[in-house]
Amino acid sequence: MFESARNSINANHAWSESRGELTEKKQPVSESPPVTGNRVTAKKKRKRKKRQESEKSSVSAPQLLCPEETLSVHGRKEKSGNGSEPIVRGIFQIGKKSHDVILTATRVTWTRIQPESPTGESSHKKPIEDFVELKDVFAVKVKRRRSAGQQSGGTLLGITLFFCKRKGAKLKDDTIHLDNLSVDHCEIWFKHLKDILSGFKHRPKSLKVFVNPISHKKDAYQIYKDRVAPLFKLADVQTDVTVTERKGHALSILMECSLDEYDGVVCVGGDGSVAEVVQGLLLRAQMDAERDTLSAFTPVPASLPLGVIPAGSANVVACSVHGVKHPVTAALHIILGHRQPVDVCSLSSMGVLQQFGFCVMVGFGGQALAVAERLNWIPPTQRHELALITALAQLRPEDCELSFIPSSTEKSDHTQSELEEHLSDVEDADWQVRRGLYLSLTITSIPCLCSVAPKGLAPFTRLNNNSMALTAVANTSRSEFIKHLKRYSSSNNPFSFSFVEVQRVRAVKLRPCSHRDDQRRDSKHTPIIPSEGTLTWNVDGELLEAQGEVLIRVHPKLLELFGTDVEEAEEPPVNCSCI
Ligand SMILES: Nc1ncnc2c1ncn2[C@@H]1O[C@H](COP(=O)(O)OP(=O)(O)OP(=O)(O)O)[C@@H](O)[C@H]1O
Repeated sequence: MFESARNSINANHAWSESRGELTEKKQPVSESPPVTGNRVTAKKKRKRKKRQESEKSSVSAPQLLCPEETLSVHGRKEKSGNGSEPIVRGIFQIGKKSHDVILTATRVTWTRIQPESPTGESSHKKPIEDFVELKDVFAVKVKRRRSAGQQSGGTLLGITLFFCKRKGAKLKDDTIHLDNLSVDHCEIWFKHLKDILSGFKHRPKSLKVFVNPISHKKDAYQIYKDRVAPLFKLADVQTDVTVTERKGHALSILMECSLDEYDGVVCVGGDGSVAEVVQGLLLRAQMDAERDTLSAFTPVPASLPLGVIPAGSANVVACSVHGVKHPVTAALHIILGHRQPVDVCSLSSMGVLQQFGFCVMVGFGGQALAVAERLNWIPPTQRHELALITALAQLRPEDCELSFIPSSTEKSDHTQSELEEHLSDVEDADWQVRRGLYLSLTITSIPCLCSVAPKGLAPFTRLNNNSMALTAVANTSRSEFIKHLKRYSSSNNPFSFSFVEVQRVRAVKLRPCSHRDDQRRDSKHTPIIPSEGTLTWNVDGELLEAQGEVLIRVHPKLLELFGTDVEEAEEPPVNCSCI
C-alpha cells in the first residue's frame, strides 16, 4: 500500500501545498472516488450507482463534523474527550480501493468500504481499519499529475500524507495517498491537516546546519544532500547550511551569529564535529548570560537544541540518542521535534574551563588518540586500528591521585537551577580519594553507545540522570586489559574484573603524581610520569593537554539533543579486528 516518499516522486506526480494552487484550476467536483478501468458494463454501472448511493447515505464526502475539536493540538483546552472525535470524514481511494476516511485531532483512520455481495447482502467480514498518528505525520501535500517539464497546475489527484514509521530504533519516511478528484473535498481535508500540523509547536521551522566535508569517508555533504535535505524540504524546514572550511569554523560562527532566527542547530559529521558544535552552543550560552568561564561557575543551558546527522566512524553521540547510525532516523527526529535533554560534563584545569563534552578519557584512550593524530596521513579505518595496536604495545599506567564525589541523585525534586547549584558545589562535598596506577580512566555523562560498545561505555549512565559514570581500570597485564576491552563488543560484562572499578559520580578530580613508591615499579609497570604534570586527555575524540589537577563536573540537562532515550545501540556489534 505504501511507497517511500522519495521513491514515489516521479515525473508525472507533483506535490504542492498552497491553497491557492488547490483552487487555481478547479476540477469537476465529484462526490465519489475516481474509478479506474476502461470498460464499465451497464450492469456494473447500475451496481456502482447503487453502492455509491448507499455510501453517500452513510459517509457523503466530505462531511464536516466538529471542527473546533482541532483546537486541542493547538495548546488550547479540548472541548471533550481525548481528541478522538471526528473533525471531517469522507471517501478516498487508497491504493485501488475506496475507503471511509476519518480525521480526528490525533489520527487519520481509514476503513475499506465493503462491496455488496451479488445477492445484496453485506459482508460479515470485519472491515480492515488502519490509521496513522498525526504526531508522526511531517508533511501534507496536494498531489497532481503533471506532464514532463510542467511546473505548476496539473490534474488534481488527491492529497498525500508523509509520515514516519518506526522499525526498532530506525525511523523511515513513508507516504499514504488519499485520492479524490474533488477540489472542494481535498481543500477541506488539506486545510484541517495543515492546521493540525502547524499546532505542533516543538517542531523546528528554521535550522542552522554545519556539514564537515572531511568527516570519516568525506561523504558528509553527499549524505546531507541526498538523504537529509529532501526531507527537510518536504517538511518545509528552512535551512542555512555552512560547509565548514577548517577546524574551529563552526565554533567561530556559533560565537558570533544571531541565533534568534533558528529553532535548532544541526551537525553533519563525526563526534569531533559534534564536540565542536556543542562547545560553540554552550560557550555562546555562557557568553550571552555573562558567565565568567575563567572561574568556577554554574553554566546556563544552550539556547537551541542540537541535531546530529551521523557521518563519522564511531558516531557515539548519534547512537546514544537514536540507537542507530542512520541519517534518515536522525533527520526525522529533528523534523518531528523529538527532544531529549542530556547531561554534559565540563573539564576545567587549574580552575579554568577547558571544554564541555560527553565522554572524557585519560590513559589508554588519550594515548591511542595521540598516536592516531600523529598518523593522520593514513586513511581513518587503518589509522584507528594502527593507533590501537601501537597504544596497546606501548601500554603504560598513569600514576595519579583520583578523587570523586559519589552521586545518588538519580531522581530529584529540585528545580533545574537548584540541582545545578547543588551539583556545582564541589568544595564542601565528601570526596573519596584513591592513589594508584591506572591504565585507563573514562568519565561519561551519556551512555556512549556505538557499534564497538552496543551497551555503551558505562554500566549505568542514562542521558539525563544527573550523574556521570566513572570507569577506572587499575594497572594489570596487557592480556587482561585486552580481555576487558574485548568484552565491550560482546555480551559479557566488561566491568566484572577485579582491576575495574565503576562509580556513579557527580565530580571527578585527577592529579598526576610524579613520585611513586619505587618498590612497586618494575620495567613492565613503569608508569608514565607526565612531563610537568601534564596529562593527555581525549574529550569526545579531541585531544586536550591539561596541566596539573583537572576537575570534571556533571551539568544536568545542559543541552537538548534531537532524539530519544535508547537502551542499546541496534548497530551490529563490531569486534575490533586488531585486538
Ligand atoms: N574543512 C575542514 N578541514 C579540516 N578539519 C575540519 C574541517 N571542518 C571541520 N573540521 C574538523 O574536523 C575534525 C574531525 O571531524 P569529525 O569528527 O567529524 O571527523 P572524523 O574524525 O573523521 O570522524 P570520527 O570522529 O567519527 O572518527 C573536527 O574537529 C572538526 O572541527
